[in-house]
Amino acid sequence: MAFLVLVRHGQSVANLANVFTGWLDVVLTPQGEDEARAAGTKLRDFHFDQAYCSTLVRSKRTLELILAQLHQDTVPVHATDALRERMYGALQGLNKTETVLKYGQEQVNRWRRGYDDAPPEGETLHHTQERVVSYYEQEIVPQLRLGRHVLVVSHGNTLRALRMQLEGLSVAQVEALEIPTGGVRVYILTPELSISRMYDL
Ligand SMILES: O=C(O)[C@@H](CO)OP(=O)(O)O
Repeated sequence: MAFLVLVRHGQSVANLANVFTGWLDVVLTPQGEDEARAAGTKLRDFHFDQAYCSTLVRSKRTLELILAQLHQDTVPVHATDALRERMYGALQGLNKTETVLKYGQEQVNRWRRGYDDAPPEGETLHHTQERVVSYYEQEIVPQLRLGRHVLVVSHGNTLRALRMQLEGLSVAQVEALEIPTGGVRVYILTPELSISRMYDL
C-alpha cells in the first residue's frame, strides 16, 4: 500500500508580516524552521521513496529540514514550478489588513478564497488546480502506482487545490478549507489509489 503525505511549508517571513506572498521567494522564519522540523518528527514512522516541492525556497527548505529530521537525506527530491503557490498578481507584497481596509473584507475574501475569482493579474484557485493536478497525475501518480511512498511539500493554495481533487471536496468546502503552516496530511492508498484512510498529523 502506497502512502502520500502533503505538508505545507513552515511559517515564512511574509506569513509573519501578514503580506500576500504568491510567487515572492521568501525565507522561513525561525518558527517556520521549527514547524518544518516538527513535521519531520510527526512523520518519524514513515519512510519515503520520492519527495516533491516547489521551486520556491520556503518549500525547498521545509522539505530539506523534514528529510534531515528523518535521517532520509538521500530521498530523491524533485523541485518543480508546477507546485508553486497560486500567483497572487498585483496583491503580492501588499499587507493583507491594509488591503481589507482599502477594498473591503468581502472583496478580499473573494480574491483569497473564491475558487473562480482571480486577484488582479493573478491566478484563480481553479487555474492553480489545473497545473497542480496535471503535474500530480503525470509525475506522482505513476510513482504511487508502483507502491512508492511520496512526500509533497508545497503551499497553502496549491494544497487546497490538490486536496479538493483527492478528497472530492465541493467548491464551498475548498473555499472554507484552511491549512496551517507546517500542517501534515496523510493518505493511505489502496493499490488502485483509492483513499483507504486519511488524517492530519
Ligand atoms: O499569501 C499567500 O500566498 C497565501 C498563503 O500564505 O495567502 P492566503 O492565505 O491569502 O491564500
